[in-house]
Amino acid sequence: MNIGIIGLGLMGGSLAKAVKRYGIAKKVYGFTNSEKNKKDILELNLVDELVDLETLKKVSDVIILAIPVDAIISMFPNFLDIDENTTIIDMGSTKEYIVKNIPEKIRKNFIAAHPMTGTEKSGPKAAIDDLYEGKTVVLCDLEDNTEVHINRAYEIFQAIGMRIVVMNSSRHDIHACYMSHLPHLISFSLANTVMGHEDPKSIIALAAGGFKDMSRIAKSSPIMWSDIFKQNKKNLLDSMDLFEKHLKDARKLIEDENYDELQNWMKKANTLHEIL
Ligand SMILES: NC(=O)c1ccc[n+]([C@@H]2O[C@H](COP(=O)([O-])OP(=O)(O)OC[C@H]3O[C@@H](n4cnc5c(N)ncnc54)[C@H](O)[C@@H]3O)[C@@H](O)[C@H]2O)c1
Ligand SMILES: O=C(O)C(=O)C[C@]1(C(=O)O)C=C[C@H](O)C=C1
Repeated sequence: MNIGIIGLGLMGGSLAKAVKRYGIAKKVYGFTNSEKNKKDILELNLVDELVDLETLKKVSDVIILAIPVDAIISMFPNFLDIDENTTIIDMGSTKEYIVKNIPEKIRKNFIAAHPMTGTEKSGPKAAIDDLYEGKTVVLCDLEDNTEVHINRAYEIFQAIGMRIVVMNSSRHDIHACYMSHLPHLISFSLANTVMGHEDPKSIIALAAGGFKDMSRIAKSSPIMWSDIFKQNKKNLLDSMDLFEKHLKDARKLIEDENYDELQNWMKKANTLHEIL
């Protein structure tokens, strides 16, 4: 099969590498809207050919959307004349709003996917060989897809070493909120808090593992994450309420010098790593 990838940054570029490595695609085509990235994509040999969108639509059996979640929705009108055998797969980090906006005409072709893997880096140079190996991909609302498209998605994700989990898009967005979107928001907040208080020289001299671990994902793309926060606004605000409650609980225990209870509160948090 021929695979066409729209957006060749971290996710799209890494997928291009994976499908080449496992010999899944006869040819890998790419489309990017960024002149700046074209040179990198070609130098890194991520795709066999960079083409325009109309060509990519004609030559691809499977089209992958590896672009920010609002850009995925803006792309929909371009696919209304797609062949009924062409599969479209999006890799966006949100799912419910995307699924709700898929035009009826292409609903059965469109597989809503979210690979639960990534890094804080973006752009073609961030693409890595084994990003998907041994990781989970969530496929949502498959009851609205036809067999041929579901089978193609399974074939590709399994061939690149992924574990498939099937779920409804609304449940997906709640889980993704607590396990990915809220942590990113907290990391951005932490980075801004520390930079608002500490000068760069002290940060360079003193930042150790703890701060580096907690702030790694604060380096993530603002374009990608503002789209995600926008599309998952309701869940994110709910999760922020809960998080604020936990911060307030900790604050009260410290104010009251209730160190036994503070330790119990932390012991409970320790148990997370018995399941992770
Ligand atoms: N970064 C992660 O850890 C991660 C993990 C899972 C899913 N995702 C999702 O994958 C998608 C891509 O994220 P990424 O990390 O690869 O971002 P990225 O910024 O590394 O790459 C996106 C690329 O798409 C290109 N692009 C943007 N709009 C375009 C358009 N309209 N047409 C063609 N090209 C366009 C950009 O030039 C950019 O190079 C997002 O929807 C994101 O939510 C990201
Ligand atoms: O490991 C990272 O750096 C990531 O941010 C990857 C990560 C996450 O774990 O939150 C980011 C966005 C997702 O859609 C899926 C995975």
